[in-house]
Amino acid sequence: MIQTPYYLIDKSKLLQNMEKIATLRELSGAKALLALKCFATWSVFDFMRDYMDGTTSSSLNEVRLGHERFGKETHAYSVAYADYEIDEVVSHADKIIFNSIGQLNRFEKQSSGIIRGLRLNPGVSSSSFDLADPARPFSRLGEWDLKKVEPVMDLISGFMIHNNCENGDFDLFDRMLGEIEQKFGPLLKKAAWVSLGGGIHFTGDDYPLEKFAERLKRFSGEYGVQVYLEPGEASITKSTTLEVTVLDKLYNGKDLVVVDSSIEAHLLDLLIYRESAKVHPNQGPHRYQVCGKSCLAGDIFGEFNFENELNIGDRISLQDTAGYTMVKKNWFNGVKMPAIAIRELDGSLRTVREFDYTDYEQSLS
Ligand SMILES: Cc1ncc(COP(=O)(O)O)c(C=O)c1O
Ligand SMILES: NCCCCNCC[C@H](N)C(=O)O
Repeated sequence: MIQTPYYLIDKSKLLQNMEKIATLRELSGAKALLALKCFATWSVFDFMRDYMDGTTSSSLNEVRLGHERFGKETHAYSVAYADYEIDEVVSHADKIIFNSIGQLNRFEKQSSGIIRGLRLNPGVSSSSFDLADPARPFSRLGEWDLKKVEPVMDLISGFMIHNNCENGDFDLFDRMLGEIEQKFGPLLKKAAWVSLGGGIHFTGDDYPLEKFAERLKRFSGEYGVQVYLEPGEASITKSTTLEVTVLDKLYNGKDLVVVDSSIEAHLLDLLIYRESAKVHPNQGPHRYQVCGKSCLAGDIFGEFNFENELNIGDRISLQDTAGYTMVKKNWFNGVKMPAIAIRELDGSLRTVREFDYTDYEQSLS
């Protein structure tokens, strides 16, 4: 048995997402780039590579990882590049997408050897969190004024528009794309490619994949553009668990268990968005609040129902822990960093990374 805590990536579950992505690419002609900000666990890149066209990034480190570990097409994007990093970014990328006209102009010379694009902000999004809403008031994410973009069209050949967020509603996607066409149609007509970003949950169970593919194909035909998507969450959803062990039991008006992990350190995204972790099937007569072992009073994964009483040494699988989790893990409280394991298609388990004291020590100085 692998020592907990560890993240467990199940390739057979990952495969379900990969097959949907491959189908979508085939039906729509769109290309799919893995958004590394969401998931950058490169041990499964060899597996994902056959189903996706490459990666997109949000920093120098990510573009380098995409280039070196994934290969294929490598898009560079960042909210802002620094002077000292631009040459290296360009050396790793096929395309560079600038967030602003200011950055495009600033790095015009350094980026002249690769394909260039600009992020557009349509002012509409599907985000229910203002923290993750690219269209929030006074947003810094992309250019919105057609009149300012027109004069730099000779420097770029395409656009990136990321305005979806956890959007599993095709009709909403369709409506917002219509608004984008209304607003930016004249610019889209001049583009060779358009990336519609991530945030579209098209690998979800009931998502109308064929309608989505038809809409992308129609968009591509109308404007004569190669469409890209940048799925992060959709690529890895439901593929991974965080495996933990019960270390202690307490009672304080509720039955509590403390596990050998921490939501703050190992599932930080949930804490940021004030969401509960998930267990499956979450049924049974025994209800526990599952707590982390850091000193943070609110280090709580959630309250769940179990078939049997929980005892010290029992294991719990926290569900759906790939996206925005492994990339955000941290050394808060010095809590043991979860190892990373993979369940292969034949069911065998392989540990691909373990972390020890040296990793903790070396993360600071
Ligand atoms: C530009 C861009 N592309 C893609 C993504 C990936 O989004 P998701 O993981 O929701 O698919 C994000 C999320 O931040 C993004 O900002
Ligand atoms: N589950 C809580 C909301 C998570 C939102 N994720 C945001 C990431 C996203 N790609 C973005 O910031 O646009």
